[in-house]
Amino acid sequence: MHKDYSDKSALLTIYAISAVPLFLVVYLLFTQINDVNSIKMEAVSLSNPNIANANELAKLERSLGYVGFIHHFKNYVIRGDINYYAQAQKSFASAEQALLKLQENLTSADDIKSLNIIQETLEKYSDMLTYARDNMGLENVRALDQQIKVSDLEAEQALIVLRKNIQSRATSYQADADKRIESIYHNTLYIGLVIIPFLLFSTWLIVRAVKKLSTSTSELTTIFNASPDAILYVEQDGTILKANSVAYSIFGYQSTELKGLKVEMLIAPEIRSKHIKYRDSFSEKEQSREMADRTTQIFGLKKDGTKVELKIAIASKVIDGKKRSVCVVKDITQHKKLERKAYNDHLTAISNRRHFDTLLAQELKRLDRERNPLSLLMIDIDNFKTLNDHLGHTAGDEALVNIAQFLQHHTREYDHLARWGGDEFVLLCPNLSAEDALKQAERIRQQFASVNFPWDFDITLSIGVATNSPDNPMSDKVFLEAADKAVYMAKDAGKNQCIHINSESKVEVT
Ligand SMILES: Nc1nc2c(ncn2[C@@H]2O[C@H](COP(=O)(O)OP(=O)(O)OP(=O)(O)O)[C@@H](O)[C@H]2O)c(=O)[nH]1
Repeated sequence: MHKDYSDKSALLTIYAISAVPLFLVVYLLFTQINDVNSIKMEAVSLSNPNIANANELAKLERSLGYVGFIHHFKNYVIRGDINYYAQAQKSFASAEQALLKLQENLTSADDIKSLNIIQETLEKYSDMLTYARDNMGLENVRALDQQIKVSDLEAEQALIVLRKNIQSRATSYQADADKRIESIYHNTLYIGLVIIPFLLFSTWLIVRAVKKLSTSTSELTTIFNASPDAILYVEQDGTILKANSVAYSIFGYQSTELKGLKVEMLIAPEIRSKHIKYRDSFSEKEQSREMADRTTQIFGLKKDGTKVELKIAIASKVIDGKKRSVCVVKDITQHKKLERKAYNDHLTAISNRRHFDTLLAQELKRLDRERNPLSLLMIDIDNFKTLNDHLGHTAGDEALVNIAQFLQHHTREYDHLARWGGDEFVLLCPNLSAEDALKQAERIRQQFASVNFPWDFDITLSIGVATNSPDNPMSDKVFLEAADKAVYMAKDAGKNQCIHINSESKVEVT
């Protein structure tokens, strides 16, 4: 079975490629969702400096405020309980740590100034805590409380400024994050509403086009393989690109053997160069026609060296920027054999009367078209009956074959010789004037008389000649009757002579 040219793996590849944009869109959507998530995570993560700073500030305030350093410090002074001292120290350390972190992270002059004020106040408190520990029990509580008083109004203001700055930064970061998320949502919506339908539509178009292409490829492949004639798809230099199964069987090749072979290798060597010239000139422009001329038969060469008679039609076309030809090749060997049987005389192998009728009709048309004279020689063998009677019918047959060969030998390339019947032959001579036709007839008669045939009888020729002139044309019937009449006149006049009758029925004798 011949290969189906609709390549399924190529189709699958095209489908896969057309699905790529869809995968891309899905991937993009996932990326967008991921981006939104990471923005949201970042907004609450401690790795975000705004969050970290707000966190440290809250820690600082907690360490200082209620149940923080000031609270424990006051309780220690009032109650003298060492546990409060320890807790005050712990809170102080935590406040200092938060302060240190903030000093590391914050860079604006306003923030640094605030941090310095808080730090100074904290240091004063630290000194006062040491003072309280050292004087605990030495002074009364009221006096001690008076001693350890630290003005923290400035530090409180600094904390307010710090809180405001950090919060405003966190708010603007949040606003920025919200903006980014919003833009991602917009993009996603854009992808969803515009790109996805567009991609789906374009994918559908691609798939539809591919399906159409695959259907027409399938149809063409079916036609290619179902054709009763050989089909060869050929490159400009003659390389065969594709061939159907009939091509393999006509030329006797195995499938795949023709691909890559030069097409002229399928043409008989004697007409190969003519074929190459024809192909070169033919492929110059886009056209299609039958490759034939009136005289040349096209013979193909089979792989085993035998020849086949072919009829070839070629179409040339520029496909994908390259000059390509499609050759449709018919094996007409059998047809020609039958045609020859039907058109040839079985004994002499020259044309028979039926073929002559066709040739005469063709030449009369040409006479009308080209306006050249057409002459007809009707040749009758004299005394053939005697030969037949003395030597027998078989020898008579042989003599007829010899005479046919003699006549064939004495005709021009474009003349048509046929056996009219019995011992009569006709010779149709295109483009031959009355005068030349009579000369030609006389030449044949004389040469026939001088040939040494293998029989010992006085066999001669009587030839009736008629010429059909374009100025005064005769129908086929009248034309034949004129030649026939001329033969009878030659016979009546004593045989072995030529008589011509022209369109005006004038008789000329040689
Ligand atoms: N051997 C053979 N003889 C044939 C064939 N066809 C016709 N003839 C013979 O050809 C002869 C033709 O007859 P005629 O033309 O009257 O004989 P002829 O002797 O040539 O007479 P003229 O033409 O007047 O000279 C007959 O004897 C036929 O039998 C054939 O196919 N083979």
